[in-house]
Amino acid sequence: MKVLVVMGSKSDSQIAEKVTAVLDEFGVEYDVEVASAHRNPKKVEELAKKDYEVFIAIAGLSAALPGVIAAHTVRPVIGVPVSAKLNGLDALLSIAQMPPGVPVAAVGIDNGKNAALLAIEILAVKNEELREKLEEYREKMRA
Ligand SMILES: Nc1c(C(=O)O)ncn1[C@@H]1O[C@H](COP(=O)(O)O)[C@@H](O)[C@H]1O
Repeated sequence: MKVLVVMGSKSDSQIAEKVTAVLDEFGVEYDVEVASAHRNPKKVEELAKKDYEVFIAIAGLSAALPGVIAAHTVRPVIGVPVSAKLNGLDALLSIAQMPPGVPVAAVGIDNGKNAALLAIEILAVKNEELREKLEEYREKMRA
C-alpha cells in the first residue's frame, strides 16, 4: 500500500510537506518525487507506470502534471493546485478541467491535507485499520 507524492518543482515542497504530515500521521507508506510533465516528461511517464495505489500530484501555474500522470495510469490521481500565480486559480482550473475519460480529483488550492485524507479514504475502502483511524480522526474533529 503505497502512495506517490509528486511535485512539479522543488518550490512546491511546502505543500508536499502538508501531504506527507498527514500520511505519516496515518502510517501510510509513500515515496516523494520531483518531476515536471513540462520539463521532464519521460520521468513523469516512468513514475506514472509504477505500481502505486494512489498518486498525489502537486503543481502550480499551468498544472499539467496530474493530468499527464492520469494519462499513463488507471490508478486514482489526486491533483493539488498550488498558488504560484493568480492565487492558484490557473492551477485549479488546469487540474479540474480534465477532458472526459481521464479524470483527476482536484482538491482546493494549496490543500495538501485534503489530498492526503482523500488518498487515505481511497486506501481505506479495502483496509479496516485505516477506516477506523479515519473514524477516530473525524471524532476528534467533532470534539
Ligand atoms: N505545473 C508545473 C509542471 C507540470 O505540470 O508539469 N512543472 C512545473 N510546474 C510548476 O511550475 C511552478 C514553478 O516552478 P519553478 O519554481 O521551478 O519555476 C511550480 O509550482 C511547479 O509545480
